[in-house]
Amino acid sequence: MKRSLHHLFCMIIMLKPLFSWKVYLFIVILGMLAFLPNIQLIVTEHIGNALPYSIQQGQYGELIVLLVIQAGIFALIQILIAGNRMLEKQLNSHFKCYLQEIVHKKMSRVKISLIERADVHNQMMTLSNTLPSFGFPLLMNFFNFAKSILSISIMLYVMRNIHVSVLIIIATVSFLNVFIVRKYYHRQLQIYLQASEDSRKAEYLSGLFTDRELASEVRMFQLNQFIISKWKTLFTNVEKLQVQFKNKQELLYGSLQIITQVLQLVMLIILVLFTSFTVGTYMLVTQGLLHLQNTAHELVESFNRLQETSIYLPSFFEILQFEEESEEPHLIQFGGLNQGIKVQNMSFKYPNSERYVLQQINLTLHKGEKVAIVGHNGSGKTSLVKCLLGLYDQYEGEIVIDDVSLHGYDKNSFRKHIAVLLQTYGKYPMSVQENIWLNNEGDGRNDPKLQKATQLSDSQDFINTLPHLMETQLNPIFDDGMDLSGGQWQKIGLARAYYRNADIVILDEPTAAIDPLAEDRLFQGMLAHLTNKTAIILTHRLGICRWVDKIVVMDGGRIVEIGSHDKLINEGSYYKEMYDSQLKWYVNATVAK
Ligand SMILES: Nc1ncnc2c1ncn2[C@@H]1O[C@H](COP(=O)(O)OP(=O)(O)OP(=O)(O)O)[C@@H](O)[C@H]1O
Repeated sequence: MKRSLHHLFCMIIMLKPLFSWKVYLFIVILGMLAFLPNIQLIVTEHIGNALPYSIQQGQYGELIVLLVIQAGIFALIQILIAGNRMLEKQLNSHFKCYLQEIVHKKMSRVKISLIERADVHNQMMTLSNTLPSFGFPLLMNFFNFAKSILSISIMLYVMRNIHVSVLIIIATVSFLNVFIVRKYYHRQLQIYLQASEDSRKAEYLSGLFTDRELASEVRMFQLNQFIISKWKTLFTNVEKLQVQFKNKQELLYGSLQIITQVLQLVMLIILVLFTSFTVGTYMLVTQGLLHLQNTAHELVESFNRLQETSIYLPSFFEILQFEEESEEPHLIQFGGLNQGIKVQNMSFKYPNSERYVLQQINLTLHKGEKVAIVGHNGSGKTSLVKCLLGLYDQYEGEIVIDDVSLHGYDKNSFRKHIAVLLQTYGKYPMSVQENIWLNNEGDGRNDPKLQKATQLSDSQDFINTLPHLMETQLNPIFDDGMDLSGGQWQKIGLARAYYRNADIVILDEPTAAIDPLAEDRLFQGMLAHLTNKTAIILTHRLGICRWVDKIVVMDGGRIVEIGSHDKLINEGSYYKEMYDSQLKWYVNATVAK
């Protein structure tokens, strides 16, 4: 309870910058709405008392005035309710946007190892469903709770002459409500967490039918029934849990309703037997009871919602505590590579695994050198590069950049000097030019940097055939968008890396999807771009290895050979074996002709 309150208050403090005059106006209106129904009750009592007198005497002046006041208060209440609903809508979207932005900012900075954890994904899914209730709804429930207490207190004062046992009954009903609903919300959270992994899998499978990239495979492998049956099992598991829970909940709520009705009946009997009645008192009691019931319901409702929020809120604060990539002021700002990169006795395993995927790596890369890293699938090439990029930093040993450990650098300043094409690069639903310059927005189609990047990446020819050239929107699921071929996308990825014009360039399989003629042009462009730059190229296409200064051969997470193309070929190395096995297809094909 103490922890829940702590989280609720932390959240309110976090939302404080959004407390504009609209929020204060909302609170003032709520305060008025706590008072006005009670004034209405008093007026009702007066109407009840004035009624017999007016009828007897035939004088309706006072009665009419009271009725007009009553109608005026009613109209005012309706206007205030409508005003608050309008304010609520505006504030709601404002607060939602604010919190969502906080989460987006956080998630874009957390360590990449966290993004790969299943429990983090489950937490994120829970958060995306519950986040909208953390903003203005939280404040609203808080204020509504306070308003209901204020309203009930005033009402109890107005009805102070009514028998004390009535108050005891009201307290009992409220307590029962709070107790049962509290239990129900805890169980709901448990079920939600229990089912979130299966929900996520079911959601992923549902998405396969509309996934543009996989739609063809789903059809060609006739996966429809296979996916549907897998989805159905998961969906049924989740639904079964939900239905069982809902049934229990209905039973509980039904019983609560019956108990409440019985207690209300007892309350009325007490009123009839133990209080002296005038028409005014009777009207006051019946209207008051109705109002009390509604307000008590509002009180429990806002309390429950606060309870619910406080159950999910820790998850929000836990996410905000996720470890980020270090951005501390004492870290060194990287100003560019002066000497080179040294990897010393480095071993690494992914945070979700016990297996070392890199073992005892020792490697020196001098400034201006071009290195190709080769090796069979799963030998650790990409993992090594990800560590060099600082995406994973829980490795053993050291990565030293210009005599300073990579841990000592501010990661963002370091990455500003690196241009990278990863195996899984983004295909953003934006224009061609935006896909190339991304956040370093250029100055349009005639930007010389853009021209150079597209020329070196061999993209110019196909871009010139696009309907709106550089402004063509990519991704056909959006209006006016179109798609590129795999190779064309890869050229855009390369142009993106070239546009950045950084002094360190890392390319992971830059020509995997490129046709042989284009590959030749790409190599020429790559070599022109990489002059005076330090470069690491990961590749299975060994042709480029002839042009680099150094080839690093990896196997089973270890470096097994280092040397130039000529040296490794002459030594009859593992590299020679790989090179010959590729060459044989071309040589044999020539012989067969
Ligand atoms: N996120 C991850 N979590 C756990 N293990 C991983 C992860 N990514 C890769 N691995 C494992 O690390 C090993 C090395 O993978 P890596 O991607 O570095 O190989 P690679 O040499 O680049 O392969 P390829 O040539 O196929 O791209 C593989 O056995 C793979 O299963």
